[in-house]
Amino acid sequence: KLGKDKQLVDESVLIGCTEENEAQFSLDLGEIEQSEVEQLCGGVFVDLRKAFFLLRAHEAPLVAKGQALLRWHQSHKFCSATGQPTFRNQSGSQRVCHSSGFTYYPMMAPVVIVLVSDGNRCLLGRQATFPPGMYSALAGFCDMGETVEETVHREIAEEVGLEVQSLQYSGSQHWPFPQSSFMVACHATVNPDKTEVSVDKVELDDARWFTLEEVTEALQRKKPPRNPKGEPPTFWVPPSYAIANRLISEWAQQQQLKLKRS
Ligand SMILES: NC(=O)C1=CN([C@@H]2O[C@H](COP(=O)(O)OP(=O)(O)OC[C@H]3O[C@@H](n4cnc5c(N)ncnc54)[C@H](OP(=O)(O)O)[C@@H]3O)[C@@H](O)[C@H]2O)C=CC1
Ligand SMILES: [Mg+2]
Repeated sequence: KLGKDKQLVDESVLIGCTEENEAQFSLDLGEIEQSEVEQLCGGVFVDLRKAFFLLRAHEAPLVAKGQALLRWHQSHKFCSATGQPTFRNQSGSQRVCHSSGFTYYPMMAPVVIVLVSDGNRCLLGRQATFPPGMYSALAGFCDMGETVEETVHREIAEEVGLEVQSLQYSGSQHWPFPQSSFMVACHATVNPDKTEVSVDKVELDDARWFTLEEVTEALQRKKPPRNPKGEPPTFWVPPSYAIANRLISEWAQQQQLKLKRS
C-alpha cells in the first residue's frame, strides 16, 4: 500500500543487500498516521533503544544503519557553504549542492569504549541518563587529530583519574546514538597498585570496580531488571547488541580461564 506513494519510495535509502541478493531499503514514514501503519503491518512502533532488546542479532545493525542514514538526510538538506538546498543521489549515499559543487557524505563520530581491568576486577561507570542500575564500559569521543590510543589515555584519566598501562583492540560497531558514532572497543589495564578511582561528576554519576561474580550475574540478566521502589537498583549491563556487552563478556571469559588455569 505504501509502495504506491511515489514520493515516499523516492525518499527511501538503500542500506544493504541480503545473501539472496535482495536490496534492502529504509523508509521514513514521515507524516503518516502511526496507528494506521501499525494496523496494516500488525506491529507497534518502538523506541530504537528499547527495540535493541527485542531485535535478533542480524537485524539490529540493519535497523541502526537505516535510522542513522535517514536522520543524516533529514539534517543535511542544505549546503553549509551556500545555504542552498542539497540533492540526494538515487541510493541515498550522498547529497550534492549544485551551487557550490560540494558533495556531502554521511559521517560518523569516532568514539572509544574501554573496559579497564586491574587484573582481578573491571571498572564500569554510569551516566546520570542511564536506566537505574545499568553500568557500562567507559566511553568518549575522539578529539580532532587524536589517535585512538591518545583518546583512551585522555578519557580514562579525565573520567576516573587512572593511568592506562596497556591497550588491546577488541572490535568496532556503528552506534546510532546520539548521532552516528563509530565505536572502537578496547580492553585496557591499569597498575593494580594504583586503582583509586576519582570520578568526574560532570560526566559520570558513578564509576566503580566490579568483581567477576558480580559481572557474571549481571551478564545473565537478559532484560532490564524490575527495580522495586525504595530498594537499591539491581546491577545490570547493556544488552548483547551493544559492544560494551561484548567487552564485558570477553573480560569475564578471560577471568574464568585464568581461574581454571590457576
Ligand atoms: N555501543 C555501546 O556499547 C555504548 C555506546 N556508548 C556511546 O558512546 C558515546 C560516547 O560516550 P560519552 O561517555 O557520552 O562521551 P564523552 O565522554 O566524550 O562525553 C560526552 C560529551 O563529549 C562532548 N562531545 C565531544 N565530541 C562530541 C560529538 N562528536 N558528539 C557529541 N558530543 C561530543 C559533549 O560535551 P560538550 O557538549 O560539553 O562538548 C558530550 O556531552 C555516546 O554517544 C554513547 O551513546 C556508550 C556506552 C556504551
Ligand atoms: Mg564518557
